[in-house]
Amino acid sequence: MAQQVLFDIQKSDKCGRYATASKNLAEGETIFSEIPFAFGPKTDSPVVCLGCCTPTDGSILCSSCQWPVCGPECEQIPAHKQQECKIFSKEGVKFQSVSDPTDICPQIECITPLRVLLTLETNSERWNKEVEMMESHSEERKTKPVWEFNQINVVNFLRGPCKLDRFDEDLIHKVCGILDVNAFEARTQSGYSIRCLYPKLAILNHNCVSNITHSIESTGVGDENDFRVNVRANVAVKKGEELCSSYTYSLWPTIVRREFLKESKYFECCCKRCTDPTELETHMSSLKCNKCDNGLITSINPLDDSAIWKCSHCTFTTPSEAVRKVFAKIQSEIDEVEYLEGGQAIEHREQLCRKYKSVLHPRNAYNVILRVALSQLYGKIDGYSLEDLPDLLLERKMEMCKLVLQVADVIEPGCSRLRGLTLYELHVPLILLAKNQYAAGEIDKDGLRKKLNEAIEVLEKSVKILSLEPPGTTEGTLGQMANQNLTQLKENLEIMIETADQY
Ligand SMILES: C[S@@+](CC[C@H](N)C(=O)[O-])C[C@H]1O[C@@H](n2cnc3c(N)ncnc32)[C@H](O)[C@@H]1O
Repeated sequence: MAQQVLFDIQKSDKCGRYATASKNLAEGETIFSEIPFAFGPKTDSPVVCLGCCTPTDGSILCSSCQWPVCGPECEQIPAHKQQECKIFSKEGVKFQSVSDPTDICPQIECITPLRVLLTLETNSERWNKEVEMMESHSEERKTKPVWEFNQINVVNFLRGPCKLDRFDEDLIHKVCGILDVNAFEARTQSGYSIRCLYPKLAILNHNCVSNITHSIESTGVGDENDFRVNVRANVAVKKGEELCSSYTYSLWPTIVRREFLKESKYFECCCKRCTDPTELETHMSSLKCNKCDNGLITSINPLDDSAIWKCSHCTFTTPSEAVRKVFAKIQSEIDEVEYLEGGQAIEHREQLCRKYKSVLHPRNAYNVILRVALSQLYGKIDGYSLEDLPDLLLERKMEMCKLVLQVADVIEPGCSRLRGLTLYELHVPLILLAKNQYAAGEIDKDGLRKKLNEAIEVLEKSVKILSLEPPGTTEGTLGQMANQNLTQLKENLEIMIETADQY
């Protein structure tokens, strides 16, 4: 059955094509779903299997084309077998072994553009209707190092050794641009990151507070539904309102988001969140002033990257460059703790929270990033399992979830994954603290019932959001588990209260 189209395509001189809702959309309503025009390794990729895109050391090669794969099964994956494998085999273009396979491998750079070009030929109707007009920013890119990089690694390689001179240079550069400007990141079943080109999803312009969520599901077998994307409304959207996605990490502060958008998507974001020095009262960019009491340092004009930052209470000012350096330093310290395991994953993040307590507003972006991670780690790590957590740490987990939700309600409102996951994390300490408070005689059975009902309400909200996620994804699986927890909690509520004295 043909899909109902729930958006209209509009055009503006400033932003090109954009999408508006063609009817009132309810929170959580599916807007459309589509399969990628092409998918494959991201730019700057290390050596990966050309079947499943998992990083490999390049020692196992496809028996037909002699390019890296994981083994015979991956050779057969259509994205590889029916595309670059045919070209490389026909022209005898072999993969050159590399000394460090974890390093960026320029030979992989041509794969995804080549898949787009080959799909252009096998599905010219879709190319003409949906892809050909996509934004590539070729003119701006001509002046950047990326142009020369692509000239060598993609254009010359495809037109030379691969003998694909039926694709002219401009077209190949345009395809590279279309991918860089429009492709979305997806995860393979083994968790590796790839890029997918979704022509409908890419019509949506960017806003730092998006009103849609997209979920991508991998079947893992390379069939025609692999990496299908589902796009739904996060919040209720009125007919005629613009539908916007977010091209950046929504938890970054304004100066970092705008720089990323300018560098990689070639536009200056002027959305409401970027325009407001307080980031819609979240204070995700705000710093504490150490020269006075209670002063907050914010940019005097966030749309001007070089504008000074000024204290709200005293005369202190600092250049934007200094703030950028502080943010970059904190980000690099967060990156360092990213891969820690066990108790260290919690302890090092807590150290960072303490280190920057006097510098960052409590809801500054980096505090929120640390708290999102901590709210999910407490209760799941040896030494910090739920049974091990004293009330003090249960309360900390609860407070962190509440802080993240306060921010998420503004920057990722409605049924966003961030809200769904954080509400799930919140219900756990709510239940455990209620039980402990009853055991300590701080609340009676009515108080216990009230608190457990609050936890049920929180879990219900989480289930409502996470059940919108495709079943094969991590969030979808969590949604199913949350739903089972909810059913059990509701069924056992009265027994839990009756037997509370035995805890
Ligand atoms: C994924 S495309 C979006 C669709 C695009 N407008 C088109 O006509 O194909 C991304 C490009 O759209 C433009 N764009 C998207 N969001 C924008 C925004 N908030 N302000 C200005 N330009 C924007 C930029 O040129 C950006 O590189």
